[in-house]
Amino acid sequence: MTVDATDAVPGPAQGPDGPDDSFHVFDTTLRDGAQREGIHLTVADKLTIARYLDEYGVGFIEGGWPGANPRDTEFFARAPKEIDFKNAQLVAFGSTRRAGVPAQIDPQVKALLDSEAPVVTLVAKAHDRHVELALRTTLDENLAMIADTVGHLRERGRRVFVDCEHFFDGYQDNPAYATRVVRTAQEAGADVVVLCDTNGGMIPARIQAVVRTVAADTGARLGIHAQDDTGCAVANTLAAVDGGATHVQCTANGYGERVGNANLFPVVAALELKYGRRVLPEGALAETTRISHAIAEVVNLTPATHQPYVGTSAFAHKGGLHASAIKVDPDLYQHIDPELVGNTMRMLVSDMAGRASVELKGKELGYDLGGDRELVGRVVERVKEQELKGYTYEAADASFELLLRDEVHGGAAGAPRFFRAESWRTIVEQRPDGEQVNEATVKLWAKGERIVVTGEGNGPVDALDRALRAGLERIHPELARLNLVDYKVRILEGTQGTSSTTRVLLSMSDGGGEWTTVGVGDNVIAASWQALDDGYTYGLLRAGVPAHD
Ligand SMILES: CC(=O)SCCNC(=O)CCNC(=O)[C@H](O)C(C)(C)COP(=O)(O)OP(=O)(O)OC[C@H]1O[C@@H](n2cnc3c(N)ncnc32)[C@H](O)[C@@H]1OP(=O)(O)O
Ligand SMILES: CC(=O)C(=O)O
Repeated sequence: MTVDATDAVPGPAQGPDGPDDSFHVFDTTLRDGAQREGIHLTVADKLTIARYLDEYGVGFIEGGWPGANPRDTEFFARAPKEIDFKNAQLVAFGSTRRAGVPAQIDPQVKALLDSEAPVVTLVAKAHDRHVELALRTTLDENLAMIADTVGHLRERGRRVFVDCEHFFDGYQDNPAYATRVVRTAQEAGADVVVLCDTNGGMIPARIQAVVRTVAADTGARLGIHAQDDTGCAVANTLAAVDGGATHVQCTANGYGERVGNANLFPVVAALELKYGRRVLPEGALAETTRISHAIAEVVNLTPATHQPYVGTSAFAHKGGLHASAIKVDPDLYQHIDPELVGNTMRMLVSDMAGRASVELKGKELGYDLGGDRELVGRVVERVKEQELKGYTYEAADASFELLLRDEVHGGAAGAPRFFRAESWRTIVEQRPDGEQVNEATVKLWAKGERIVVTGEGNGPVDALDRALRAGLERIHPELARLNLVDYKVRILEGTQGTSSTTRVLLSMSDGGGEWTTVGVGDNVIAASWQALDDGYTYGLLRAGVPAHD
């Protein structure tokens, strides 16, 4: 469903004649995004991210601050040679000249020109207090610094955007001076004057009102740069668009200084889907989830599961009532079709599930349970009973599928399996010389054969895994492809006295996909055994091995 914002004017689509300059999507992941604590990008990382952003179709990529560090300088030297930009222009970031130093001889202004970027963003002070306290110069000299630097860059053929730092705080304290800063930048030749909520303390209504007033007072083309300190950066960015801004500065996944910046993906998705404004090339919106996750991979941060539009939970439904309506029409509990942004709907099965959740989850897994109310009811009951004991199926689809499979095959005896454990045991020996030996023995039945194997490992669970795998691999060589990729343990609060329960979630991969299983027990080894048993069973099912008992 598309909801048009009251004041928004849909812009023309980006046509075959080239990029439409009437609205700018400006990305600053490589500059402001890199200011996030914990992100450290190499030049190669920056080049990779720039390729993704260009592929996605942003109009401008702010690559960093040439001259501030060797890495950013190298990025500007390499990017034009190594990337065949299809959609984006490269932007160099820097500040206005130093107080009292002519722009012609200011080394960091020279570095901006030396970067050969066709576009330059200059950060300028717009708050009188900052001019006096941080720059330690006069209000007039600050205006001269802006005019001289913009003029100098314009004379040398650069397109210039001016980021008015602390604009909204400055406007609150001294609107006349903040407005003079905008006029000065505009008159000196800046194409866009970007109003920055640098401390991120603003809220949408204030942003919209100020942008609207400044646009009317100056006639300047305005942009918005919103930090997320109130959690309103995306809303503030859209409010600025409502107020008349036609240039939005964002970062992939909202990375940025302190808590971050306006997140590129929800901003772009809102512009396209809610405002009806085409800001990306044809087909690019459907790549949103892939691009978001790919960039997260490069910066080495796990993609946030609950991120709007692109998170794996963005279209995951847990409540039974939600599922029952979704069964009729997914629109009833979704604001958009997830495919529009390259995401997918998922059903979660838990103790909050009802029949509809189980039916839809079954369908997602390839089981048609539609007609069998009794069977579906049995699955719902079993899930609820199991979750009371500590199991969790929303995170362990593979264990849920095995439970479902058992019920489909008639319950009590369960579905045919590939092996059954007669017994297992582990020994942890602490030797006098400090060495620890972890050993496990597993006794199994598979294909009518009794198998007894031992394994040694780094810990008791590793030893158990090795023994089970060694025993099964003789019969099922397909298991050689399986790897344990994640293992999580959680101690659940005891329900009786001091007793507590251990839950293990274990993820395996066969190179083509990953699955997660759950085990619950009085201790970590018992819980791990169950998760391993389900993990290998599911792996064999995926490999298409016929089950046998
Ligand atoms: C809001 C933002 O996010 S803006 C971007 C912020 N990003 C960064 O700072 C990352 C890159 N920065 C750096 O590598 C370094 O800070 C550099 C290379 C830019 C400068 O380093 P240094 O020369 O050692 O100066 P330092 O960082 O201590 O201070 C910044 C100087 O710039 C001045 N300055 C700040 N804003 C401006 C401006 N808009 N115009 C001109 N000068 C400015 C400050 O007054 C200060 O001057 P001073 O050296 O006379 O005290
Ligand atoms: C320019 C910038 O990053 C800011 O004002 O927050």
